[in-house]
Amino acid sequence: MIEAVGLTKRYGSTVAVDDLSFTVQSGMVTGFLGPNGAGKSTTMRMILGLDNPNGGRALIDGQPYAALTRPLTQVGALLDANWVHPNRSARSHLRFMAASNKIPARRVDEVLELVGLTSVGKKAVGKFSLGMKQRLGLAGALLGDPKVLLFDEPVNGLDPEGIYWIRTFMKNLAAQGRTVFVSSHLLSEMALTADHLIVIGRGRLIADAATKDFIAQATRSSIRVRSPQLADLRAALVTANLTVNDVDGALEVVGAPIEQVGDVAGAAGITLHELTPQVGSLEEAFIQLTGDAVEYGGSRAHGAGSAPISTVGAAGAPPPGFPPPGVPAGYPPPGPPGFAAPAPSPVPPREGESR
Ligand SMILES: Nc1ncnc2c1ncn2[C@@H]1O[C@H](COP(=O)(O)OP(=O)(O)OP(=O)(O)O)[C@@H](O)[C@H]1O
Repeated sequence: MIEAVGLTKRYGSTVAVDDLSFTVQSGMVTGFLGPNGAGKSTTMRMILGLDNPNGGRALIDGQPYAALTRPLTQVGALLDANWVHPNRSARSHLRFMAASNKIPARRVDEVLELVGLTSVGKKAVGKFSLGMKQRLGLAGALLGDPKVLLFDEPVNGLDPEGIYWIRTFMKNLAAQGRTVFVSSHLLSEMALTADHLIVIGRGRLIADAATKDFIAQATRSSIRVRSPQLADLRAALVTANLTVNDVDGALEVVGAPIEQVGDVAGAAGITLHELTPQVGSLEEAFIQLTGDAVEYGGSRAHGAGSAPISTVGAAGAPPPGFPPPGVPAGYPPPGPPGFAAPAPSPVPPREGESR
């Protein structure tokens, strides 16, 4: 389980995370959503002890990250697939990580097998595709067989096969009873993957709900019905006091259960060619609920909702050099969370950050 309690992080005058509280439960995939700059990465970094909060706390199974003695055995994370030296082989990268947490070297081969990288274990990571690097990042996250897993944009830039593979992988991890917390901008993908959603905007909690409830509450559901006797059907539905709209040669019935629509048609002896529930998409729900929390907005071309997209100004653009464009000098730092690296912090402080 992951708990954030009143978590707050300021960068100068920018409040990146603002009194944020939520709980991420085990046994399900929890999606972490928010517009650009909402504070998702900062929150994940605080959970993983890579950033210090200005207020509140983040706990992993009841403990702050800093208190974990062998962190990789309790929490695995994939924040940036490029956190690996390109000249190292996948196996030597994982062996280093394993040794830093007193994890037996044989586990390296197990996780390489799990993510399908056994055949390229000796290959330099610099020659890996993005999809392979993501798999290697997952292997690193799983090294210590942790109960809690955090993934920041794990499917970014992947092809459909890679996305499908990671989705299945995350669902399996959750089905094993683990806590899986994953951020993504791919909303259609999140709708398929996440059982539950934590949605934030401008560092604040917007929603903490089951995915289906989040969509149902923020979008309009209706019934689409088609018939060769459309005029008669419309008349019967209106007589039954239902709200009916004409849409592309079909009727849209709003605010009625599907059974009622079918019953009305049946009672009037009307043949139906289609009777389909229409539910909103996660994308519609997301835009509806986060519209005012968008950091840098354009004009609202999508037509959902009526509130204009507000801006909060240039709130400290991400500093140059992060994530590191190339590979940092020296190895292991920077490295994935969990390294017992000799550096004071696994990741250099970001510009404007107070520690
Ligand atoms: N080191 C930093 N220095 C100054 N401002 C920062 C720093 N890190 C983050 N910020 C600011 O904090 C806010 C939250 O950023 P964060 O990267 O956590 O958001 P995010 O939700 O992960 O965004 P995205 O979806 O674009 O990755 C933004 O306004 C960002 O510009």
